[in-house]
Amino acid sequence: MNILDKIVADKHKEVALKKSLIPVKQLESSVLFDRETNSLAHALRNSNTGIIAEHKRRSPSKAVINQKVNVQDVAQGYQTAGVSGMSVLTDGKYFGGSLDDLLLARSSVKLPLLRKEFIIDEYQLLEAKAHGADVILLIAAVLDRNQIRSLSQLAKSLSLDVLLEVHNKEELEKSIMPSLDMLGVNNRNLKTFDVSIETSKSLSNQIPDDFVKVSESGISSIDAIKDLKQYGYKGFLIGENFMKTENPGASAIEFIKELES
Ligand SMILES: O=C(O)c1ccccc1NCC(=O)[C@H](O)[C@H](O)COP(=O)(O)O
Repeated sequence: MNILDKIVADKHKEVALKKSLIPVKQLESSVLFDRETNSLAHALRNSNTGIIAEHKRRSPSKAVINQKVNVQDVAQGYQTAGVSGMSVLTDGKYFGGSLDDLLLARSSVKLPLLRKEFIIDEYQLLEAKAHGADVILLIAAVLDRNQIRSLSQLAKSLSLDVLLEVHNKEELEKSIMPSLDMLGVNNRNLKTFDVSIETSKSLSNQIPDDFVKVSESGISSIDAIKDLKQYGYKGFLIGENFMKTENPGASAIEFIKELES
């Protein structure tokens, strides 16, 4: 059993419990449910830097990253830095996040917000919409093609962008379909937790041009981004590199300034 299998086994229990406590009607009556969303894919296509900065308190690979910062300060700092979007981890058990983090980020910035979650059920898409998300993540390693199709089609009907994440060629081949907006290659090996941008580079020419290419995890240098851009990547998901500092927003400002210079 790898870490994703464990997370997903827990997620099934968590979603069943939430469904029994918070009915769909309650999510649909949220004031944010009918909000006009802000496309991350569009923002990335029109950006020179393409940074998606993440709020991440802890992780299975690193334990504690930053428990001190306030999500609203982080969101405002990232917006000031000029990121294209923000990713908010909402898993509690493994990442220390919550839907409240998403709501607080939404209340602070206009940026496209990605609900970074292990999505296995349509209910989680309704939660995402009700808490102010613009984008959802689908992870090919934990979903079959039919699930990817039905979840991504529901997301599109809710005006949510879809970022589909893969780790290898097999996951990519089973997932390609028109209801996806962005294809993300995760550079983290979930068995060893090693990160290598070579994963993104090696899969790049197999991603059709219709999708915005996003490289995820283990990105900490300007050189890595310049390198990945040569392979057609337009989006760069960065968590730990900003969150491990005292002031993630200020770190993002410095990083983007250097990237633009
Ligand atoms: O980060 C982990 O340890 C992890 C472990 C198991 C499943 C997912 C995991 N991370 C989620 C992410 O995709 C990253 O938070 C995101 O790509 C940012 O990565 P990084 O810049 O390396 O913090």
